Amino acid sequence: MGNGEQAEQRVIVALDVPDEQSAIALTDQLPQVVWWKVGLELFTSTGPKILEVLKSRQKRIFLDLKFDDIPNTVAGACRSAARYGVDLLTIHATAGRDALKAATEAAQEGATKAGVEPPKLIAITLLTSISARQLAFDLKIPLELPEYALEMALLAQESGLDGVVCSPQEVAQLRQTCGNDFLLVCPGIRPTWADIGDQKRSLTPAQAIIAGADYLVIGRPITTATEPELAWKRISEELTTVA
Ligand SMILES: O=c1ccn([C@@H]2O[C@H](COP(=O)(O)O)[C@@H](O)[C@H]2O)c(=O)[nH]1
Repeated sequence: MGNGEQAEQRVIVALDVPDEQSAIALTDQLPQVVWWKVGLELFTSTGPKILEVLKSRQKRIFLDLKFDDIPNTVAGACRSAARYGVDLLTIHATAGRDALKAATEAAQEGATKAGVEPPKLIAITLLTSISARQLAFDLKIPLELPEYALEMALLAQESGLDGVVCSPQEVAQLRQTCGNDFLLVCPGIRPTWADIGDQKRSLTPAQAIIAGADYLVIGRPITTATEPELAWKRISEELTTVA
């Protein structure tokens, strides 16, 4: 996974829509997209049915449910999610070392029992919607933001996870410290022509790839564009300049 793939195969489109019908309409509109991310909004609406739809279309799936609970509970959730045969699955690093280890083991167990490949389990370091100021003043974390993100990534790596979700602004530092075998998946991607919205720590698609991201997660710049196909094309073209 990652650097061997063509640049546009490294874009994961966030399918943040309210229902199955809207999700199918968007996937029909963008048949060239290889990776789709199913997150809290869509999964809460449709349940696992949407995963079957995507699998029947031979799509790769990032199930982004961001589990964050006690070890026994996240383990149960990861065991269940792994049975769906998804490619990527998320948990918050803040769940802690015991929960991360339990989740890793449970994901393997769930997949083995179902006879599918285990998902790559990746941890959220710090949501890309949080600024350095919010980290310090709202969350009261007494570390500089890059240091905090790195500590969360190291915790995930020590706990046996396959990688992390991080902002593209921290990806170069994480790549240098965590090495090339650790997956770095970056949301908070904004082409120069797109609205920033609620993202606080963003870079452009080309900048994120140059900095060392394996995968880029891009939602609204594509999915809410007047012409999603055109937005996809512009991003693909930008990425060919750095591939
Ligand atoms: O730190 C994080 C973790 C996950 N996300 C998710 O990525 C997409 C980004 O969508 P945009 O529309 O491109 O902002 C969205 O599904 C988030 O849940 C994130 O943004 N930051």
